Amino acid sequence: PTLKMTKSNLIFRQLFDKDTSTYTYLLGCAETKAAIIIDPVLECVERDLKLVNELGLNLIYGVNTHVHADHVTGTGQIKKTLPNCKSVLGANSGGKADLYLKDGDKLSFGNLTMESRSTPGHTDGCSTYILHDQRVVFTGDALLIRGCGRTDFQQGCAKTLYNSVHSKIFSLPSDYKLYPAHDYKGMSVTTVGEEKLYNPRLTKTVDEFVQIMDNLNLAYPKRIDVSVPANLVCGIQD
Ligand SMILES: N[C@@H](CCC(=O)N[C@@H](CSS)C(=O)NCC(=O)O)C(=O)O
Ligand SMILES: [Fe+2]
Repeated sequence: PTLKMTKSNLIFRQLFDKDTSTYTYLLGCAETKAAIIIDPVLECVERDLKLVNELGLNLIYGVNTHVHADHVTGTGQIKKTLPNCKSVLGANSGGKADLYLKDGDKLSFGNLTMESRSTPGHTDGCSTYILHDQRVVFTGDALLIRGCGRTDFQQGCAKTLYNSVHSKIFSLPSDYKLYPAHDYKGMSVTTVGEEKLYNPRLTKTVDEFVQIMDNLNLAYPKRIDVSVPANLVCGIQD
């Protein structure tokens, strides 16, 4: 039998901010060097732009999965350094951005295409981004590894989140890799198949899920009062 090797044209870097346990993803087209960054953190912008430079990438979009409550986005700061880089946000987020994506919209960079799916529930504007050819998905806080985003502030709604994850993420092929916006347990990646089997919240019925989410009793994120207003204006307040 012959083994068919396919060369991936995706440049992929998962970056981590220890202070807020946030993952940032740098994605680039190997052929054209066009690149995007998903969920950059303000305090890590220098690190991230150094990497962009070292890899010879041309950063054209700074994308957020949602209006974050726990850290200030780096997109506004990135735009100051790279004026050709446009900020991107979900259409229902209520935040300021250069470009808004609604359910089903596609964003292209170089020879790569990313689909945006609206996955509300953690916030109204939460988006999940999918590169079908590469079989990778960026779930933001809608789906975390063996967990999910909380639903007790911003426009949180457990039932909505449950429906979003089941209809827009669990409907994808089971081998698709899922990359969340945070991890608090030292995990870095999961798959659709794994979460459908082992997610302790989302494998339950919708009523059980709502019960679980109503009783998480989590402390509010330490930086919520600074982060939400800042992120509504791309991280930079005039
Ligand atoms: N302790 C952290 C905040 C932790 C937190 O609330 N995380 C959010 C995602 S950031 S909006 C969440 O949805 N967590 C779900 C969970 O089950 O942990 C801080 O102070 O920043
Ligand atoms: Fe969040």
